[in-house]
Amino acid sequence: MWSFSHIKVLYKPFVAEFSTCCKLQAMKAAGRHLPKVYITRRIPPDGLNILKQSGSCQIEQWDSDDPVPRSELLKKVSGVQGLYCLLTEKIDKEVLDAAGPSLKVVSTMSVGYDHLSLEELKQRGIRVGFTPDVLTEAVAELTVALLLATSRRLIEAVDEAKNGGWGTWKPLWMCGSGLTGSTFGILGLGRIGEAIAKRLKPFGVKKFLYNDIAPRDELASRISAEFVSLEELAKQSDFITVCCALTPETQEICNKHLFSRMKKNAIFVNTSRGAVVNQEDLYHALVNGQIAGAGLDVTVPEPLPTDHPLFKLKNCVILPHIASATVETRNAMSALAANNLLAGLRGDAMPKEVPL
Ligand SMILES: O=CC(=O)O
Repeated sequence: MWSFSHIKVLYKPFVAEFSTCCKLQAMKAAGRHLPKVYITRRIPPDGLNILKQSGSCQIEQWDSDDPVPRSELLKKVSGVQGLYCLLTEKIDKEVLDAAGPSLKVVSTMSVGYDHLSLEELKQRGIRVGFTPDVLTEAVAELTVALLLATSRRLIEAVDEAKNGGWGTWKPLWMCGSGLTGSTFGILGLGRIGEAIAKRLKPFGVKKFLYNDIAPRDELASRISAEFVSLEELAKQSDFITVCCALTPETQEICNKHLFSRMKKNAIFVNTSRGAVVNQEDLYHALVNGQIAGAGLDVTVPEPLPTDHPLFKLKNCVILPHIASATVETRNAMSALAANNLLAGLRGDAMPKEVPL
């Protein structure tokens, strides 16, 4: 016998679908009153197609691989309801004032949202979408690649091979350090840290340590990682990878204090945000042999000027912020950002929303 609650459960998806359809139809019926959306860059096709095919917004786009000039952004955001942006755009009071009260949703095609003034967004009741999870595997993969490139001195070795430095086979030449039997430290344990640890376990890492604001027992138990203080992380780890978000608390958390406590053979890798590192302190630690090497996918500023002292060091491998750069991942990020934006415009729950 069907009860009312059975029927409610059975019809729930149809009711939700129907209500979304009605909202879309209402938007379409409004014709030229469709909400305006500004996209700050050329984006992967999946995201753009979702927005176009929704038929529920008017799109204007900065159709270039280079960032939109600030003055153009300030002009174009005026009167929009939705802003689809990247990590290169600082969305602060100035931009939000320029947008005006129409702005309802900001959707960033990035997992990091340190470029958004959350306090300003919250005060104005603007909802914020971001793109976690879909890039976890790509970032973990690149982190491992950068770690190995740094620890096994791959860039230096390729240069030597190309440039005549490759003489005979020498027992003491181009030696790095191996992962087998090592202690591996994760600064900021989350989805990405876990994915890195899972990839590194088969390399024979003996022990995983982590430091975070507080222990994350459930996550840590999945990779058998032990919570330690930052001091202990520095002292015990042969490798340290930074996976924390950039916040006022983590700004320059990797500084001379930390580097001076690290092992001389330690390798330091950062694929989170450049500003978690004091680069001058890192430079001195690398030059003075306080640590053995550093692999950076992120720097301050970006791009790092080609004459920056860090580029002169053989024991520093610098990548141009490409951790999530696989075709599939960038498409997935663009699609998630598009779906966040559309959901926000409809007033529905976003697939991935930053809690404000
Ligand atoms: O750095 C990349 C991102 O935040 O997605």
